[in-house]
Amino acid sequence: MKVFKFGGASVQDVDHIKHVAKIIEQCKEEKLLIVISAMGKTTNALEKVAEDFFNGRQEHALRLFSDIKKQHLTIAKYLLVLEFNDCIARLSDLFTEVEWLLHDKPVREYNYYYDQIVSVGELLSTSIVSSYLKEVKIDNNWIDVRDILRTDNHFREAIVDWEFTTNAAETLLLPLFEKTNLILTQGFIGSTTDCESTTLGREGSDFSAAIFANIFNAENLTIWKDVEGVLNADPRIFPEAIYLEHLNYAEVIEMAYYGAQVIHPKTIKPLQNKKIPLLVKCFLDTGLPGTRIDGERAIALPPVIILKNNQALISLRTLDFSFIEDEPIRKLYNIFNTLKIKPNLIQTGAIGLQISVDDIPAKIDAFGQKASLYFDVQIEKGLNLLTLRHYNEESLQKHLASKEKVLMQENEVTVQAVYR
Ligand SMILES: Nc1ncnc2c1ncn2[C@@H]1O[C@H](COP(=O)(O)OP(=O)(O)O)[C@@H](O)[C@H]1O
Ligand SMILES: N[C@@H](CC(=O)OP(=O)(O)O)C(=O)O
Repeated sequence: MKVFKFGGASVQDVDHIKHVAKIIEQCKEEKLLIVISAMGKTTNALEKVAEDFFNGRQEHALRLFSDIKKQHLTIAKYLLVLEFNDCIARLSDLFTEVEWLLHDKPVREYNYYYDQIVSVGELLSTSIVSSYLKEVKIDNNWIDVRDILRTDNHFREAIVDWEFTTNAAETLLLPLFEKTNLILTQGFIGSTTDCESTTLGREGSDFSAAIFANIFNAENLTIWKDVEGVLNADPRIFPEAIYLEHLNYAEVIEMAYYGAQVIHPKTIKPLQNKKIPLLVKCFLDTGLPGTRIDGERAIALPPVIILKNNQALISLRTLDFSFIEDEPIRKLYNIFNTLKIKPNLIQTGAIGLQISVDDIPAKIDAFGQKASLYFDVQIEKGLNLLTLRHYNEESLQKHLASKEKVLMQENEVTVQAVYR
């Protein structure tokens, strides 16, 4: 069995969905589990609906949601004839669920509402793709992943309950493969024991696909992208980026951890644990070999460049001049854990330390308040964090020499610099 994952970019409009169907058609003799994300930028649009709803702008939230409805209905109209009515019935049920919620007043925390609203994106996209596959006579079974993928109730960053999910996948999904070769389901979303929708963190569909690949010991997982494969940098920022034919799991997990947006950081572990190869293939040209990621040693790599903008540099100094040892570090990590802040770079000194983190204003404000009980806190915003792996003199010169650096760290393989 194989697992395919199509991201939002691959199902963004009518033509792209037709193209997805062509790719699936070529593989329809094999058992395939297909994981799909919300169309194009739907998740961003749904985030705005959630924000408006929670902040009391109900009318505006409903208007924005109505635009999302229209986009999906238009795509369904262009794609479907015979399957149109069934599909519209399913979409309408999903729309109604969200609209009911939007007519209420928020009484729970923001992250709960975020997940109830944002999760509909994947349910809508998979409903349309499933109907279109049926329309072109590709038999498939649409599954609501919330019946299978169980999580805790950490809304927006839910943690997967592997035991429940494995059991549900084996008992509910596997038997379906006796009737059809294709099962189609949603990435990114899951549900709690109380049947509340959850999400796994932005861009989490890659992780969903890896979870199923792990559970079913898949032959491989293919993530279809709008690029040739994995490149040594984001081609939108570095147009001279080079295509990489092969990478090992360790390299990709490092790249993703440092912020390369090509694969979700949690994707690799479930694959590495079962030695399942990950193929990143070009959606637009299926003849291209793509990038293979596995446990084999990688050949020498060119410098890999990862740029993260919008960094806040937090400088802390103990109030009583005590050393940065057990107690202050423990306090600091407690605050990080409570606020779910992930430090991107830390440098310690005798009585102070500097930390570069993603600038999410609500989190930074809360951090400042909590940390100022123990530390003198200074925060500088609007910075960039550049990571260079497998660096050489030329890449250091090219990417960092002219930058106004405020913090820099270096080891044999990696250089990281925060600059203005
Ligand atoms: N190292 C990299 N290699 C390839 N693509 C990258 C890399 N870093 C960032 N990207 C960007 O990731 C984009 C694909 O990701 P995304 O738009 O999230 O796709 P999807 O919606 O399919 O998940 C590419 O178009 C490319 O610009
Ligand atoms: N739709 C979700 C999940 C996801 O993984 O999307 P994509 O595969 O398009 O990155 C998001 O945008 O975060």
